[in-house]
Amino acid sequence: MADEITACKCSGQDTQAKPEAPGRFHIAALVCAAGVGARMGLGHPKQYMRIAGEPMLLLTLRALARVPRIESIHVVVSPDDPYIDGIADRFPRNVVLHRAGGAERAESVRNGLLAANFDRENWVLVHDAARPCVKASEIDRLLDQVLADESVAGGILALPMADTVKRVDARHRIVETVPRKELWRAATPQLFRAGVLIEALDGSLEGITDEASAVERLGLPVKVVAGRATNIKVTNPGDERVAELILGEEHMVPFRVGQGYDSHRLVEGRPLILGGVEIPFEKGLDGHSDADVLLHAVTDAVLGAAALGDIGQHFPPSDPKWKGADSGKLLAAIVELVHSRGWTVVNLDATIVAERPKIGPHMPAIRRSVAALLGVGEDVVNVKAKTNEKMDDVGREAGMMAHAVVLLARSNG
Ligand SMILES: Nc1ccn([C@@H]2O[C@H](COP(=O)(O)OP(=O)(O)OP(=O)(O)O)[C@@H](O)[C@H]2O)c(=O)n1
Ligand SMILES: C[C@](O)(CO)[C@H](O)COP(=O)(O)O
Repeated sequence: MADEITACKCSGQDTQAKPEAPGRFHIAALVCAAGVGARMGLGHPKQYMRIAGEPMLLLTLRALARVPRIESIHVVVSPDDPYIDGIADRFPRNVVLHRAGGAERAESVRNGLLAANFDRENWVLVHDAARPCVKASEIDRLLDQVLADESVAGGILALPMADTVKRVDARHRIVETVPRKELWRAATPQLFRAGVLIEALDGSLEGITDEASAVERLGLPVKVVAGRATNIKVTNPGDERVAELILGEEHMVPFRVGQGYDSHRLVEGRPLILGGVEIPFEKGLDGHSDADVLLHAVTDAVLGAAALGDIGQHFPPSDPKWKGADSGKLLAAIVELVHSRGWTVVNLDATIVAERPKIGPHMPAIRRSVAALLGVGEDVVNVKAKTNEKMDDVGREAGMMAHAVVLLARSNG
């Protein structure tokens, strides 16, 4: 049933094989990510929608990966999920994928538990993919309080009811005010031994909206541990903005800076291209591509800001495909890549170091060209030119250099 991809050295099978050492618990997470997201109304499952530029499921997996005690993270997606392969290479440590989802959340959890084949004694933290804002500190609190309490079969993160609660009829008329003193809102993760969960979910799943309700049906005691109000379930349109605000405030840095540098030799018989503009001169820059030293520095600055390596990794000089390549096309491809990672260019400041020719007269055309390639206005693109005061090889006109600094900001798209 389960088609497994392991993005780690340690798989679910490692987890089940270990006997429980005295004083130590084996803990796994099971993330249910097989819903269709009907209430979000995107036309695709909400777990893949971007929150602060990242697919929600990745954020949820990263949140769980911040808890060192979680030995493996099992993700349950629907058997015909066409989106998961697009993000599987970015999974954090110890993630095992199961294409085993069912029609209801409880069915997905049941199928995931069976597919993961946990040892029945292992503890499993079942978590919604739709709760990307969960904090390591609240998961730690849940683990500490439940594992220390032998009188309970498990426990869940929950919030004491803060609002007055009304029971209403079909016409939205209040029937009664429900005393809220004993009411809590259930969240996830929900922590139980695998064996308890499998037994609790064996049978009718009617009315089972979380793991605790299934365990309660067995008559076993379940503890609530106070979680944070920020652990919201992204359910309806607009919830993603709330999640962005929570994540933004807590750990999303909204800006990234990158720097780039490049140099090329000047040779006869080649055109001189700077910033995508051909400049009349008796020599040109030598290189595998069109050797546009400015665009190469800018491309490296964009890649650097997004922590995506350098130009050589994306367009290897050893690859004949890039011989004579238009560096403008390479930069445009990199700008598209960082957009897809949720970043947008804020501004560029660059310097060309060249003894000759005079770049000044060509600067308006260079700025226009570079701004168009970056997809920004000319007002945020600054390019300067300096001589090297006749010093070193650049001063003797053996080559040119360029330096660039780029600022990226998270996009809302
Ligand atoms: N058959 C299902 C239904 C839900 N879930 C998961 O359970 C979590 C909580 O469910 P919910 O927020 O209701 O998600 P959806 O079912 O996708 O949303 P909707 O009810 O609006 O369709 C989500 O991470 C969802 O992907 C699941 O794994 N399998
Ligand atoms: C498990 C849960 O998140 C606890 O609040 C909730 O019950 C899931 O309900 P849904 O109807 O599947 O969104």
